[in-house]
Parts: sequence; structure tokens; C-alpha cells
Amino acid sequence: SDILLEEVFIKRSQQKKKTSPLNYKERWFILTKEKISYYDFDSEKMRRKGLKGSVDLEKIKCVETVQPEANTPQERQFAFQIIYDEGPLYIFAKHEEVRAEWIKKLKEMVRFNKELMQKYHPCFWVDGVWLCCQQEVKQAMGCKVLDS
Ligand SMILES: O=C1Cc2cc(OC(F)(F)F)ccc2N1
Repeated sequence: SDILLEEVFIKRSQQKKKTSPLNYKERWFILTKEKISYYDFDSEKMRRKGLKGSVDLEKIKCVETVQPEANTPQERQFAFQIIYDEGPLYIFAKHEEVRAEWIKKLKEMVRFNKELMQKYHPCFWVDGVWLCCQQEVKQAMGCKVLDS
């Protein structure tokens, strides 16, 4: 259906193993009423290429900001997370206004979802640990209560 928002963001790969390297890739994101999709794209021609993946909005349990790690490069300063049943997905905006716009819209779209989270992790899951609470279980209960 019709496109609500489009943006080029950096996304962080999911780290299947704590020893596997993290990589960060620029992708073209599209938000519709049903899902958030991301595409490869040609930055020269500013042309969208192949679909790389998507998440149905009804599967989303939480959308929140993420605290950047120390020494984060400037292009990854404004991180947000989309949490669904398989865990957190990390996206980086270049400007906080763009991040705020996407979080606001996503929260609006998922506010009636069945399994919304009451607590979340405000920091990254990286190399097998939550940087906010040092828990080493990815599915560990969030350590910060969501502002009501
Ligand atoms: O490995 C992956 C796949 C992925 C998708 C994504 O964007 C989302 F949420 F699907 F829109 C954000 C981060 C990541 N990392």
C-alpha cells in the first residue's frame, strides 16, 4: 500500500554469534501501514535496487531510541531499535529529527499491537551482552521501564 515514510539509514547486521563481526550497511527504508522494508540502493544514481528484507508492523513489540556506544562515528549517533519476536534490529539516522519522526510514526502504527513491551534495553546488545545491564541472555527482560 502507499508509502508513509522513506529514508536512507545505516542498519547494523544481526550478530548471530558473539564472535561474528558486526557490519553496518546503508539501506533504503520504506514504511507502509503493513510493514517496514529495506532495500539495497545505488547511492550514485540514488536509485532503489533489490529488496533485502522487511518486518510486519504487527510483529513489533517496541520502538525506542538506543544510547550510542562511546566513540561512535558521527553518522551513527542517532540510533533506534525495532524489537520484534526475534530480537532487536538497530537502525541509525544521521539527524535526531529524522529519528524522532520515524519513532513517532512507528509508535503510532504499533500502539495497538498485542505483545507490546513494558520494559526495554536502552543500550545495544553487542558481543553477547546488554551494555545497559550486563545481562548475557539476549531475551533477558528489559532493564528500563517504558515511560507511560
Ligand atoms: O540483520 C539485520 C536485518 C535488519 C533489518 C532492519 O530493518 C528493519 F527493521 F527490518 F526495518 C534493521 C536492522 C537489521 N539488521
